[in-house]
Amino acid sequence: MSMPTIKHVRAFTIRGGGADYHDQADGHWIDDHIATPMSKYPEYRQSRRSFGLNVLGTLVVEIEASDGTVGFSVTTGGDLGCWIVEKHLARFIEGARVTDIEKIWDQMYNATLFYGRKGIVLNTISGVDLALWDLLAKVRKEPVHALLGGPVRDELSFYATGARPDLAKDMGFIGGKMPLHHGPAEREEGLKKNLDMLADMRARVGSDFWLMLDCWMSLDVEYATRLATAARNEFGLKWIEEALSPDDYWGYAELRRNVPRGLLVSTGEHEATRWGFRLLLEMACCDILQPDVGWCGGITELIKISNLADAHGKLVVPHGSSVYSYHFVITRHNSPFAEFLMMAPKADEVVPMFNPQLLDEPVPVNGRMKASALDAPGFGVRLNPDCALHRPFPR
Ligand SMILES: C[C@H](O)[C@H](O)[C@@H](O)[C@@H](O)C(=O)O
Ligand SMILES: [Mg+2]
Repeated sequence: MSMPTIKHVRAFTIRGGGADYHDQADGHWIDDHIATPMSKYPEYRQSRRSFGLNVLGTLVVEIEASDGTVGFSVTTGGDLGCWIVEKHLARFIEGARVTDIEKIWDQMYNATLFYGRKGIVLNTISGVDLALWDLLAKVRKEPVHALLGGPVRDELSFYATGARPDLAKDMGFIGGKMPLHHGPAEREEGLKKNLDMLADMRARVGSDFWLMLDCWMSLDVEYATRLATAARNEFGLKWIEEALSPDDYWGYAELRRNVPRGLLVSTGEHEATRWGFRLLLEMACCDILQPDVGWCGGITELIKISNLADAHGKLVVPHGSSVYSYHFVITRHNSPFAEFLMMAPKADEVVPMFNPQLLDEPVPVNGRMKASALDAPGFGVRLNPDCALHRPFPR
């Protein structure tokens, strides 16, 4: 069977939620006084949108093959991502075979090294890569997980990220990860509020349910050490997540040496490529790596990251990213569970993560998802035709 070639790649933006899931209306838990590296500025403390967390918007990459098959993906990237696809990366994609995934990745990465390496360029490369895997799987009429070696378990289990771990427990999730609300600039009073939140939630969920804190790059080593020690010793915290800047590998290594035995340190959602994760591994920065498959380099790079982590005996629990991570997690022994981001404004019901952009997006039921829910070709989702696509750089 001669493999189809790629005729067109097109890049679009969509505004409002979806893959840019921080782009929500007022009153959503995900934008309610969450600690960030900008919290030192009182004017940027209440809302992450106030300092621009939602500036990018969703990037939609659509790739059409010579046999008419179309693969697509959504990730965080907006107009910037569209520019990179249409003005730069398209030359490596159009005309290639649908099986040329490794070669296309290598050309995209090396051709953008002079201005890429991480951030928006790797988000964009990830978006192209996810669309290529969607396309190839659709051409072969298989789910992506079948191209990755197939499921190693019958179902996925999930922890929930959101403001209400107590409700997540009732919904059958294996744990609840809460956002941290107060950073070092709010001093002892803020630290007490952080711990009071944990105390209240521990009282609600009992002693066995996993509780985690997501610090979203907001802390320093001294504050993170104090928070982690009290949270672990008094409230049985399971892991402290992304406490420091992604660039502070030295700080993570020190934090991991400082925290009580038994408390896990996690990070990685804003890290990219096998080289970034090699640094986290070889500098002993964390126990759990959390690459976002829409930001770290796509499936092609996540395979390399995961294999490296496996050799180091470390877990890879990808950050959010809906079906794009589920198809990977179910095929990997060192990815024993997945994250589900509670995108309902009060974190009180299960709604699709990339709502409203994807149709047929599977969601956990009682905190679980059967492998069979992922058996449609590709990543098994469709773009919602009600979401207006805008192509800022048409060719
Ligand atoms: C809840 C966190 O503040 C972020 O909004 C979340 O996207 C990410 O850090 C996560 O781990 O889900
Ligand atoms: Mg996180």
